[in-house]
Amino acid sequence: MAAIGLENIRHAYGPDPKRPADYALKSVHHTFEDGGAYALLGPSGCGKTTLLNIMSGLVTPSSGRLLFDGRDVTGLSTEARNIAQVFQFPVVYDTMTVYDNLAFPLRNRRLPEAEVDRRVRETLALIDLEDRAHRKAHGLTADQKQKISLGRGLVRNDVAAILFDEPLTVIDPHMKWLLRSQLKLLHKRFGHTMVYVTHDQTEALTFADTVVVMYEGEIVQIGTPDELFARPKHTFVGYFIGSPGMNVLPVALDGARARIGAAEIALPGAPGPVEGRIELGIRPEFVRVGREGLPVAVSKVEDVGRHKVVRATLEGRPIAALIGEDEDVPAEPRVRFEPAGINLYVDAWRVELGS
Ligand SMILES: Nc1ncnc2c1ncn2[C@@H]1O[C@H](COP(=O)(O)OP(=O)(O)OP(=O)(O)O)[C@@H](O)[C@H]1O
Repeated sequence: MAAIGLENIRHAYGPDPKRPADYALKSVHHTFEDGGAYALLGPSGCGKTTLLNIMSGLVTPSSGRLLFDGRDVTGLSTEARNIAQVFQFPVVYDTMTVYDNLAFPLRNRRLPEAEVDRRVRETLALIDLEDRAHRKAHGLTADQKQKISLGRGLVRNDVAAILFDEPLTVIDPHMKWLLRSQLKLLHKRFGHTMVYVTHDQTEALTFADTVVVMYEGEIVQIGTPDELFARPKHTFVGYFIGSPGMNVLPVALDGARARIGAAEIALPGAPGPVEGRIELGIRPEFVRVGREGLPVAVSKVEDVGRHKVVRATLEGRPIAALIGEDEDVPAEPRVRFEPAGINLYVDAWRVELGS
């Protein structure tokens, strides 16, 4: 296992990059600690796979260095880095049995056959393919094949890190949940450094202790699921995490007050001097709907099970709020913002509010 250091990594696929938009990765500087379980979360095209492939050695960065436990591995091949990588789609040897597919990376490293057998059996149990061990991989379903790929990533215990690139895409939803829980258990048991790429917040938040959120080729926030929820550092993190995402409203500031049209909202404190595009962020969980506060026009109430989502407009801007399953929206609805849930953003980045 190793800590993986990314030192000012930039990457452009095209020749002669000039503008920031020419880079798939703009500037990434971060260390994945030894033994950590990380998710790399972000929308399609934000650079997650590029970053993963730079760590495994499939892509050489345009600039910057990659360090494993402080040692520069930027110029080393994938094999020399000793990384296991599981891709979105199965990579298996069709003509080999399931057992031999799993044994292959171990026999390659000349492990004694008894050790190979022990590890392969353990892995077969983990991926629930014991009854198919001696079947050829050819003829298995896509999700069974993907389980073999996962197994091949997990069968070795000497790897520097295990990297997963949306590995559960082809797995059916129930099995997805099971495999994710097993990965988490496995991480607890063996403490591998694991990095798991996904665009699905549920997957990221249930798998990882630390979530690295990416947006347009940059890391915008690193934190625990709770931190990302409570204090999104960037408005993108606010929208992307949570269901529905954070409300982001353009406001004008007057000391510790924010104005949106004719409505005035008391902030928990005043920011320092600010210049730029100012927005107030508040999660639907912190917007109270009742008879007091700012008048809103409600357009829809969606019953989503544990609570209802109220869709409304405040001064012409869309806003979402949550109410209890048994609550109703009053005839002349108004909203109040819980001060603890108010965040202020300047040019999309969060600023602290003084008290
Ligand atoms: N081989 C390539 N050649 C040229 N451009 C590429 C190549 N691979 C990726 N890109 C571009 O680099 C950017 C980042 O892509 P990347 O695949 O890393 O993102 P991602 O977050 O993993 O997205 P997805 O979930 O869709 O795979 C995108 O604009 C993509 O079009």
